[in-house]
Amino acid sequence: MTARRRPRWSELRPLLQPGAGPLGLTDRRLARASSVEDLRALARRRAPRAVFDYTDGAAGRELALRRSRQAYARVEFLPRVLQDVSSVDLSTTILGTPSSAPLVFAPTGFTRMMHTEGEPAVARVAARTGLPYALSTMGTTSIERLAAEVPKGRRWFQLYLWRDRAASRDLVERARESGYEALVLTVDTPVPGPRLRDARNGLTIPPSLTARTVAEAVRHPAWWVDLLTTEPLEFASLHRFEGTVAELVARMFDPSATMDDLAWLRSAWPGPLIVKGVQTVADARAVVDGGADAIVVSNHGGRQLDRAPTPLEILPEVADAVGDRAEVYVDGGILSGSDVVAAVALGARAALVGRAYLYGLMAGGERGVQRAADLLLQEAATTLALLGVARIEDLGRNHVRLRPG
Ligand SMILES: Cc1cc2nc3c(=O)[nH]c(=O)nc-3n(C[C@H](O)[C@H](O)[C@H](O)COP(=O)(O)O)c2cc1C
Ligand SMILES: CC(C)CC(=O)C(=O)O
Repeated sequence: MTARRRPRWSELRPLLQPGAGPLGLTDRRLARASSVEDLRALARRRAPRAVFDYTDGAAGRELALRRSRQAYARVEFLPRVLQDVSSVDLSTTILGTPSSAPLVFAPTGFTRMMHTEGEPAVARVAARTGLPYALSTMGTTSIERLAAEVPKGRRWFQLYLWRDRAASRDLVERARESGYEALVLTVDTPVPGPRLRDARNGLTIPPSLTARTVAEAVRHPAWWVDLLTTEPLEFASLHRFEGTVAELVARMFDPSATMDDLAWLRSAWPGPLIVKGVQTVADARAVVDGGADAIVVSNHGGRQLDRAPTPLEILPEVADAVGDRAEVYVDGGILSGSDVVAAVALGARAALVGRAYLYGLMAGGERGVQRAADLLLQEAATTLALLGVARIEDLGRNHVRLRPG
């Protein structure tokens, strides 16, 4: 007689979360979400406040985030009619490799805190949908585990430069050995951005048990059941850390990094190198001179320097300055497929999204991320058809104009 195996906590998860089954509440709610904003509302209900605010929030007075979003509202499309849009093609190339759409899943830290399915869930959706996914240095799934769990699809690795350069070199080496296609060096985080919501909420990594978090547990049981029934958070790169996000950045990140470090990385990484967080034309020129194959015009979703330049507004200038030597991507404030179309029309080869898929993840794990991706792609296709453009590759600045700010 074989001994009866005791169920593991993780196997009990579906029973403890009745909404998560195939016919469950979560699926019906996700199906009813008709925009990323609807997913955001679901995410807000499911996640504890500190986790939702970490994701949703930005630096200082959040002016940079608000402006990044408002810039998309200033874009007016100029549709052409009678253009045969019976079939619309969103496909393009990113770094010379085919992509189903000009869209990339941006690197985000602590993704398993939003939902324990975390990075592998996002990477699976990206692979299934034919889009690249960037694992963050601050990810909560290791470089090797992600590659093993999601071997298909395009995996990029995002690097923060540690004070400990040997540790950074080790990360680059591990990404290379695990078959990551591209390296994304983020350059807008020399010191922690002032995240006021995190400070007010007393957010720590991992979330600690305090009177406040226990009270939150009662109000958001699904999230806590999830957290308690999976393995502890693991880091893509850190061994162990406990403290606030600001403490972590201050302790680990290297504020003394210079263009010499870019030169070092260029020589250490044989594949495509993307520099993320470029915010001026001068820096775009400098990093492309330094060997970047692509740049992301980004203010980190408004999470670092408040009052930073608005990515969509500087995008055309940057694309004009370096677009013939490097691919130019943009991110910050993109919440719809129509935003993606606006970004491409204004000169981006691709747009990155962060919060858009994280809202889906918080709302319903992998299925929520899939819903976010589906919404973005459907909206982009509809926008293109209504613009009278059958192929996204034919989209240009002649299809948009900017309303006065
Ligand atoms: C919760 C969260 C965590 C993030 N973590 C990282 C990170 O670890 N590395 C990085 O380069 N960017 C990080 N970012 C910035 C994103 O890569 C991206 O630039 C930003 O989310 C784009 O703005 P959007 O969220 O409005 O789409 C993070 C963003 C969010 C919302
Ligand atoms: C540790 C962080 C700075 C992660 C990040 O990039 C973010 O929260 O925006």
